[in-house]
Amino acid sequence: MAEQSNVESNQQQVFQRKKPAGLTVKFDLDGLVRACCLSKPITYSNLLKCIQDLYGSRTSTTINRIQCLFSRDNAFRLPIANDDDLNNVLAIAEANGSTKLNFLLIKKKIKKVSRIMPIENNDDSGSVSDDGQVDNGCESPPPGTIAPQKRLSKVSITSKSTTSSDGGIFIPESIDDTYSSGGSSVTSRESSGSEHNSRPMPIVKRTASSSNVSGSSVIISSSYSSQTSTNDILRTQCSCSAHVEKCTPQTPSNWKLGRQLGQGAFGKVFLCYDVDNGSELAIKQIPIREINSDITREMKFLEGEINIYKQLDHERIVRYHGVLRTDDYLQIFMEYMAGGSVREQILNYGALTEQLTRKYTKQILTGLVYLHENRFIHRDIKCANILRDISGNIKLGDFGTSKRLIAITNQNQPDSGTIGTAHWTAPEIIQGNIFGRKADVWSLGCTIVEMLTTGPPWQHLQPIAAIFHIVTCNKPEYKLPENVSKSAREFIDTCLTKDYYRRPSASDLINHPFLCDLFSS
Ligand SMILES: Nc1ncnc2c1ncn2[C@@H]1O[C@H](COP(=O)(O)OP(=O)(O)OP(=O)(O)O)[C@@H](O)[C@H]1O
Repeated sequence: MAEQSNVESNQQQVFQRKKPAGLTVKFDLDGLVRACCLSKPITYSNLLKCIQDLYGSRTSTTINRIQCLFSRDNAFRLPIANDDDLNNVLAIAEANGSTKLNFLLIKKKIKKVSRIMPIENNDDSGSVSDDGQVDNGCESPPPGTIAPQKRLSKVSITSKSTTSSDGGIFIPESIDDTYSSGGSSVTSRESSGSEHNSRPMPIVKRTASSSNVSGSSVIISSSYSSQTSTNDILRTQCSCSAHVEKCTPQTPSNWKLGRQLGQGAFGKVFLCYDVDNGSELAIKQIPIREINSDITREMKFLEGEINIYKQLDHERIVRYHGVLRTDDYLQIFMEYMAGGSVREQILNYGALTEQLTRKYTKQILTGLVYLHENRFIHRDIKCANILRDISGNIKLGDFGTSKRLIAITNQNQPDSGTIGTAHWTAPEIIQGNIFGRKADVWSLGCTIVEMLTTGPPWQHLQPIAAIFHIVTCNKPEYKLPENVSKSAREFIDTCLTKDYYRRPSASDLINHPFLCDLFSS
């Protein structure tokens, strides 16, 4: 109750600070974009009326959900179903100083998908076994069955499908430290022969054929010369192009589905047994319930991107092994992490000790430094995405896919028992003004709080209220156990520096006293 009134009084304060006369609202219904200006007071029924005026009176029967889009890449979506929801997003918009809001109008789902659209430049060479297995159309094939082989496509890493939907504009690191990430992660840097040799990044506009990874050519339209893509940097880890083929994991072509390992917001994760080489992988199956041109495009991007992520090879990164599409599923193959997630560890055994938190933090940071040096942003650091091996070490999983999966599955917040990402999101992402790697550092701070207390800052709040507080409060709210050391507190505080430019980078933090002194108190 007290929390609720706290939220309301914060909202009132924001309303008192700024009172713009009206609000420009932009709607997107299946790619048909229309806008109007709403004057105050803005109510849910006004919003619905505006939608009807713009798209016709019959829209109310076809629209299933309204989502408000936040962050520069619109990856953050809040459901709007009544006046309270609308008031919350209006409060966040005002706190951001914004007089515009973007809404996605989601149509009612089409019940049956009968056909999937083929991918261009399909390259199935050497990977699909035609053993006559037929997709039985089941939602999830029973454990122990041979996986369906009736696939429309296996995306080759030579496909053209890695273009960013926004055109892939990358901003020089030296200017503002921001650049694109998971979803459009390929960028250009000077060819150095060493993955650790960091140079200022050029502005690169990716072309449709910019990510020819397995072949010898990398085509990037750039205003700078002598530059290669991230793929090239990653390729330098292998001594020659032939070796690249060897060290890049292949999507299994003959495999059996094992037991379910877990469930996330987008689908279920199963064990996967590769019949040909006897290895075990994890497979995330994302049901495709609806197909339209946007979803098809997002799937193509995701497939291309995962084929690039496959080349990220680091002891602290869960390796992607490829992606396959069937009529009913998008299936992502990953390295199997037998220990499950740190989230499950916390749920099973309670908050972690400071010593274990320190060890995990160092390992997470090592993985982040690698990703950031290779111009990738994880975007979704939280305990649910930190996976454990059986020796008690961890790796970063699930990087780069969240934005695409949200678009593909048309979801806003997870609806299947998971706890979402709102509480871990950096303020600049919600405000939509900067999109850089230090967002991962903020999320790391939230993740450390989660490890030590079982939940992130603002854990007692609903996601929408948490977002509001992240944006409007100077400091996140959390309470650490009393015995947590000063260096740990300082480390968390530093990660949770609200000002993006004052927040340290992952590599700045690697020598922080919290991580150096294993036995500090
Ligand atoms: N590579 C893996 N190896 C072993 N288990 C895994 C692997 N990836 C996921 N899991 C298990 O499946 C569960 C669900 O994972 P998934 O990535 O779908 O969702 P999540 O990370 O929990 O939540 P969200 O969907 O919000 O990211 C995890 O909690 C974990 O137990």
